[in-house]
Amino acid sequence: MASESTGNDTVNLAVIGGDGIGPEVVAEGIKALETVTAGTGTKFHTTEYDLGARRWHATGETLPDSVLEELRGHDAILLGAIGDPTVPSGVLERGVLLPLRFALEQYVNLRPAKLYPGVLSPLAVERVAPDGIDFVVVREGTEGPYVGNGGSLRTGTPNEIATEVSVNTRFGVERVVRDAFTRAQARPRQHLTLVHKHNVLTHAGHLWRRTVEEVGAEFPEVTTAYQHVDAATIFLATDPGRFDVIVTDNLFGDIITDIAAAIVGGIGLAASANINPERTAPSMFEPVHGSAPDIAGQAKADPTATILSVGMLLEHLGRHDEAARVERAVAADLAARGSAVRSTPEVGDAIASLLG
Ligand SMILES: NC(=O)C1=CN([C@@H]2O[C@H](COP(=O)(O)OP(=O)(O)OC[C@H]3O[C@@H](n4cnc5c(N)ncnc54)[C@H](O)[C@@H]3O)[C@@H](O)[C@H]2O)C=CC1
Ligand SMILES: CC(C)CC(=O)C(=O)O
Ligand SMILES: [Mg+2]
Repeated sequence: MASESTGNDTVNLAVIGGDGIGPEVVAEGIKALETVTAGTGTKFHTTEYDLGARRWHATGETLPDSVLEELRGHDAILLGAIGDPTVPSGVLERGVLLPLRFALEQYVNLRPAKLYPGVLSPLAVERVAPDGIDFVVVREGTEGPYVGNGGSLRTGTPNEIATEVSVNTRFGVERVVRDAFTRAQARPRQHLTLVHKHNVLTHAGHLWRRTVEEVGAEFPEVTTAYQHVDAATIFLATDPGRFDVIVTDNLFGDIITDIAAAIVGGIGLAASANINPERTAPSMFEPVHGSAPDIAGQAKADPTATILSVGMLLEHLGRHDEAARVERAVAADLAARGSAVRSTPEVGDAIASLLG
């Protein structure tokens, strides 16, 4: 399953547009995919899955087992976003998005943060990162406080108690830490920062710290650093050049990757991959952003993050040349953007024309 696909073959891609701007940006991602792979002899066979608010309203279903099993049969998944204000908060996020990441063992949530030439950062970049901003967050994707371990006692009373327990297993922490070290070793700067809060979250934090120390012994070339997550937010805004690879848990990774997106030009540019490194199930590629209900249906969403996520998908499938072409086309479009306001399809068309 999910093996590398090159040559005259078929890649089976599951497409989940999802909610809000999800289908709008995914359409542009598919446009880029079809353009960059045209004439290569590989057919990208796409199957759309209706998951999200529409399905829930119509059937009460979130992620039926039968759909999950069908998704397992694909080489990769392209996702827009899940979550809608007409559905109680958490129903779709906990019922569709997280079960996909968990069930498909997508424990490496990879989120690059790269400032492309011509993109305006809110930071004075030449001062805070003279060599530019180029780091990657390896966010644990299957554990932490997102597993749903908790509950509410005396709900709705003045004595209500709610718990949300963060689950961190040695197995889960070690596998993502090893992945992060492997990525750091392959990068020129060979530097890894653990971000946590081990001064307060001592049980989980010490497990993460010990694991980084122990796994780090296998990677003597990689230098390591540690930041508490609150201080990490300072340095993301004042000295992002210090970061190369960041490894962190599911919640901290969620938060700091929105900051990371902001400093490299905005959430509309931030790509991500939910990777199952052992390829026992398909990996899933999606923008970092959500369904953006405030701009949904207005063709205002920037599809660049989704197109860059398609680049990550191609890279994962071993299609390095096409992945590099996608990134180059995005970089060329970003460099030429200026201040003109373009619609979602206009941005998608412009990037596709640079790929053709
Ligand atoms: N992976 C996923 O499916 C995610 C789902 N969500 C869900 O999405 C819904 C909305 O969440 P929010 O907290 O509002 O986060 P959001 O990321 O959807 O939006 C935050 C802000 O960024 C803007 N934005 C997002 N994507 C953009 C794009 N491509 N181009 C231009 N502007 C963009 C939005 O208009 C909004 O002002 C919620 O239901 C949330 O649970 C949130 C994050 C990730
Ligand atoms: C709904 C959340 C679990 C998704 C999110 O914000 C993210 O993965 O970045
Ligand atoms: Mg998020």
